[in-house]
Amino acid sequence: MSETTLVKGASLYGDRTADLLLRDGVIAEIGSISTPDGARIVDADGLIALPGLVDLHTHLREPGREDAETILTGSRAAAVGGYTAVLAMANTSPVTDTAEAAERVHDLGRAAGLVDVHPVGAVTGGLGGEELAELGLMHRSRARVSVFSDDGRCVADARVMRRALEYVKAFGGVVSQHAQDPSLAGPTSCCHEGELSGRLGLPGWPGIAEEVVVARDVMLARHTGSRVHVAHASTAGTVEVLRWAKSLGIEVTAEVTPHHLLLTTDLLAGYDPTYKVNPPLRPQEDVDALRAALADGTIDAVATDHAPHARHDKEHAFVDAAFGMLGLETALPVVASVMVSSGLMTWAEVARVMSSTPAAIAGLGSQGRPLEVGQPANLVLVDPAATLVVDRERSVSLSRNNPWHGRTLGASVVATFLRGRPTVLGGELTEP
Ligand SMILES: NC(=O)N[C@@H](CC(=O)O)C(=O)O
Ligand SMILES: [Zn+2]
Ligand SMILES: [Zn+2]
Repeated sequence: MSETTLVKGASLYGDRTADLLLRDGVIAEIGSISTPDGARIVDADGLIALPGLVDLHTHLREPGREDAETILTGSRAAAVGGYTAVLAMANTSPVTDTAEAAERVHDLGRAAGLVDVHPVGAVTGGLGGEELAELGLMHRSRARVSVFSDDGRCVADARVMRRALEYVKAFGGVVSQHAQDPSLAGPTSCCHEGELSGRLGLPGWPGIAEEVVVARDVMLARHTGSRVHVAHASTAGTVEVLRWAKSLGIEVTAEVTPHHLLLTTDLLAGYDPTYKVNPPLRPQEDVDALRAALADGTIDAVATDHAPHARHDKEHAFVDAAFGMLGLETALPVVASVMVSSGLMTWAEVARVMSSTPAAIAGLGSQGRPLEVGQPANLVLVDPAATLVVDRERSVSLSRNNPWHGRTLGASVVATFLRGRPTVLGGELTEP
């Protein structure tokens, strides 16, 4: 059954004001529109319309850890955050390293029906770092996998990385690298290496462990003529490598997380595992470099790295707790607070880094499209004047490892539409 919605008086990209008619899954009309019979009316006075957000980096935990998140609950969190598509990382149990596993994630995403769930395929079997997974079969499957990553682990072996890049080039795929040289930052490294890690007695994770892998991978991308994507870039040195590689025309893209744009390493002083994440929170100099790089295009996208964890995996001594923090529901408010309120970016630029560019990186043809007549009606309405105090108990995620709890953030997501159908209205899910 087709439904029609008239969005009244939205400010498109924070610029000109217009009504949007959503019908048969597309934007049917833009302008000054009188209400068609039977149409739902959404008053968007004072709201900004942007294309639906696209997250290049989400952990949905299904299959294997449905106590932390499922494809359904993660989809809910995504919709509430203004997303219409997410890429679901492969580090599930079992790992998404076969066509069947990818199709299962894809189908569960379809069944949830709140956002487009695109599985990321593992680069290596079982994330083992040695044998390439079924990259071609995953791509040719119903899931059409185009993004491959061993995220959670680094593809540390240069020969394996080279072969993966050569392989995905054939079908225009991309390898998303969790850049962490294991010989410089091993599995227990959990605090930015510096004065603080020494004082706290926490194993250090130096920025150079990220930067050497990024430098190696851009050279491999140049050598193979293939595309590499840097997941969760976290240091000023990584930004320098990216700037240099892009100046040479190397096909590299990069993402930054909301938490690396705002939170700093000194939060670890209280040993609260909520702030334990990989890569670790960095000093203010790195945060400043990441913001500047996002504003000038050196970093292409914001990705959440939404990493839900059950209480019993997080509530441990800092060194033993799981790495990761929630992100989907708060990403846009964080970006608005850090980048827009400060004047570093416009809303149109937010649409670029949170929607159109991530969609292009992942090769999603029907997402991240401009708000124009005939385009798929994937969009989000944002209240730029709202302030919200984050309450982790109000989250629709199954997990509670929310680093923003108690913080005041600017802007809130009021409505999300997936192919014309509202998934969120008045800030709440339309379905329980
Ligand atoms: N970011 C994290 O700290 N954790 C991620 C893995 C990852 O993104 O490396 C997870 O799967 O929990
Ligand atoms: Zn990672
Ligand atoms: Zn991740």
